[in-house]
Amino acid sequence: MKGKIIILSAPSGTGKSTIITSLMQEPDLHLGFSISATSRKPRGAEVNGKDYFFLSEEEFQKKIDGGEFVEWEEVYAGTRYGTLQSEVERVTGSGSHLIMDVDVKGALNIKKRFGNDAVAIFVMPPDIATLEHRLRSRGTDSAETIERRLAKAEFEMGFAPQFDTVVVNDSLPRAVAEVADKIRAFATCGIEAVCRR
Ligand SMILES: Nc1ncnc2c1ncn2[C@@H]1O[C@H](COP(=O)(O)OP(=O)(O)OP(=O)(O)O)[C@@H](O)[C@H]1O
Ligand SMILES: Nc1nc2c(ncn2[C@@H]2O[C@H](COP(=O)(O)O)[C@@H](O)[C@H]2O)c(=O)[nH]1
Repeated sequence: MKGKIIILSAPSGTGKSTIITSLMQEPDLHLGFSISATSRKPRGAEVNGKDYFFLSEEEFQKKIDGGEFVEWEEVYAGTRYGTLQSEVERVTGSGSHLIMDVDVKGALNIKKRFGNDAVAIFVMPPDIATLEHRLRSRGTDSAETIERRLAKAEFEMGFAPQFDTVVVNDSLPRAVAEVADKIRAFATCGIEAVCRR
């Protein structure tokens, strides 16, 4: 494997996707996004094959049975998400670093599997009220979905100490700069350089 693995995890609505979109504009980071598979329906302007591979439950199960996932989780009841081996190979094989947006359990499983070739970054919301405001302002989810995601946030935040490092997404430009610095340190000097920061 040539490229390394950058894992971003956070409660829903914290800003992972927004941060990743900004990071992808920085060519010196040499990032390629791992497009996950999911059994949920597209949301807002999401595009199949760009944001996710949107699969039916049957198609998702077929990929599990065929051993095509590096990891997968039922993140919310009835909705599964997974990282495809083909995505890991596509990006890391090209020499780019693979950046992925996965839930806390998926993040720790990837970390266990790839060890010091992977850095696990937990993105922390400033507080729950801000998180709720972000989820509601995004305008892509039903009230019920937002409640379900908020209800899980504190549980997910409890995993933060198990990550290599934590970044608070209060100001977006500051958080993007901080994550970018950590990726540069990891890519150049390895995991020790990130854990000490
Ligand atoms: N620092 C910030 N300040 C204010 N708004 C922000 C900030 N970061 C992200 N947002 C906004 O918060 C909303 C949620 O962000 P985003 O969709 O990136 O979250 P996410 O963590 O990827 O969520 P999910 O896990 O549900 O995909 C978006 O509307 C985004 O524009
Ligand atoms: N374990 C995995 N979790 C994943 C993957 N792709 C996304 N996710 C996580 O799911 C939730 C919800 O995402 P949303 O797009 O429906 O808001 C979020 O925590 C993502 O990080 C994956 O491949 N594996």
